[in-house]
Amino acid sequence: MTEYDLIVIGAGIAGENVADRARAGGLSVVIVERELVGGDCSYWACMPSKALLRSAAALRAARAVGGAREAVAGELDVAAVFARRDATVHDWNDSGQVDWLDSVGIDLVRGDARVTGEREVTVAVPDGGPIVLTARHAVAVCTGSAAMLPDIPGLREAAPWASRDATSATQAPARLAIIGGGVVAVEMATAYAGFGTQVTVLSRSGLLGHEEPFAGELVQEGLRGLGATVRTGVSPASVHRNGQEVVVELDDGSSVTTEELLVATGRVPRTMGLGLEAFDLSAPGEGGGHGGGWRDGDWIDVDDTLRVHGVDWLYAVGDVNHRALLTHQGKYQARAAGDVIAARANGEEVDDAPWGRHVATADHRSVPQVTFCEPEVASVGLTEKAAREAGLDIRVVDYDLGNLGGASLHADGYTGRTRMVVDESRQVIVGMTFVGPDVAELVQAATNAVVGEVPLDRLWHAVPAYPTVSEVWLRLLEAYRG
Ligand SMILES: Cc1cc2nc3c(=O)[nH]c(=O)nc-3n(C[C@H](O)[C@H](O)[C@H](O)COP(=O)(O)OP(=O)(O)OC[C@H]3O[C@@H](n4cnc5c(N)ncnc54)[C@H](O)[C@@H]3O)c2cc1C
Ligand SMILES: NC(=O)c1ccc[n+]([C@@H]2O[C@H](COP(=O)([O-])OP(=O)(O)OC[C@H]3O[C@@H](n4cnc5c(N)ncnc54)[C@H](O)[C@@H]3O)[C@@H](O)[C@H]2O)c1
Repeated sequence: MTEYDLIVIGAGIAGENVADRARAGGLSVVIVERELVGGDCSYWACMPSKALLRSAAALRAARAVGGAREAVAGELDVAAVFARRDATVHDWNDSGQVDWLDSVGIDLVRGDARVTGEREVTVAVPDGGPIVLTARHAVAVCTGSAAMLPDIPGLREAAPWASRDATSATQAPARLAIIGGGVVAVEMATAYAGFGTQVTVLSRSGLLGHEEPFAGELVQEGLRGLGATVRTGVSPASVHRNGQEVVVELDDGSSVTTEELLVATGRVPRTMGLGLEAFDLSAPGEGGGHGGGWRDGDWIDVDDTLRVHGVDWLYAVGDVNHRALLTHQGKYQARAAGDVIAARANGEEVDDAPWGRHVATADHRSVPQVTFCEPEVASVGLTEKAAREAGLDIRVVDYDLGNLGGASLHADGYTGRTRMVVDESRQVIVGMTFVGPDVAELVQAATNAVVGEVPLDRLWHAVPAYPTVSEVWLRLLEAYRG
């Protein structure tokens, strides 16, 4: 069979979910994947990175509670952590996910896909001639993103680690330097410092620049507490390998010598070579969405139904559209895209008003994110800076989590901070940030408040149970009311 209603390129979380929703809407679907079904999140990103982080975090949590602390006598078993990571990624074997595709009736073609015409995709398969697939309705590009290697003299030749190397390593190096101060940098610094590796973070600015400033400051303290060195305000000028060592020369004249060097400086889209330059993918009315026309290797702009501007049969979902490079947002987009592709194919009504079933409205202002570093950072919506830049009339309320009875029970000497950003004109929360031990699970309540635009007067009646860390909601509202 080579003709389907929908062709999906890329079987990461975005591709799998687009395929699943379109199939549930009655469409025939084929998915093309050149590596592992499940994509980055399952094998090289979210899952292995969190498996590498979790054991040391659990140990730190136990050591932070008197009574439990005394019972924890041993050190982290690093080999066991790597073994648990291997189990988490199923030893990089995707047969479970392939079985799932089979069970729901989605066909899989393994190979490298290229868009060769309108609704036509040609797949170079590893063991045979190319397969030409045609789509009756749509093609969804879900090819994700890859690590970006900055143009630093000598960097490529020094064979640095990218995030995949850090999450798939089989042992911890004695020394690890990390270029970057973003999410991957702080998570991998936390993981490897937990293994006893001598970690040096080299960041050109403060850590976690997209979060409230206090988040980066607390994480810097947290990493130092784990024995890592954090150097901010420095940029690598050049890199060279000296046998088993890598030397990073910095722009302030100093240098760092390390065993492995991790580059964690952001992502590039996997669109190079996909054949999309044959179509006009520029956003309308902007003289080209990317400043003068779409070029091979660019991110792909889409509308809120995840459809590419001006190409009515082409969708781009997940990292590749650069709206929010996160698994949960990619899956959210995929639910909207799969449903709208089916609705359009079936001639059904499209619900594309803001917050409708067929749009990814939340991508714009209510994206939650948890960074699993030491301490954890969990946030949703706008920071104070972003809200001011958006022209909102805001009021900011901060609260020290350590003052809460629930926090003092949770861990001895609990240190953490929260910020609530309120849109004064509507009396609703537009942003919330939590930093502290185990704050990850607090963010969903904030997401509900932001997306639901729950008025603060009504939120007052959402009483947090005592003694939990969630009591911070009451404290913030009390501080707001004065
Ligand atoms: C180290 C790290 C940790 C992360 N941790 C988290 C986290 O904790 N939580 C979170 O929400 N997000 C996390 N992320 C981000 C998350 O991994 C991505 O947002 C998510 O994986 C993107 O999914 P996707 O389906 O868009 O792309 P991918 O998962 O990259 O899937 C794209 C697929 O397309 C395939 N493909 C590409 N081109 C072709 C082609 N031409 N033909 C055939 N197949 C092709 C690829 O092989 C790949 O399998 C992390 C990222 C990194 C790097
Ligand atoms: N827990 C999570 O949700 C999680 C975990 C890991 C990654 N991710 C996702 O993966 C994406 C990639 O993460 P990332 O950390 O690679 O990117 P990032 O955008 O978070 O951070 C990039 C960092 O590299 C620095 N940088 C960029 N170019 C540089 C250069 N030329 N020289 C020196 N420094 C430079 C930036 O200043 C920044 O500190 C993120 O967008 C994030 O959403 C999410």
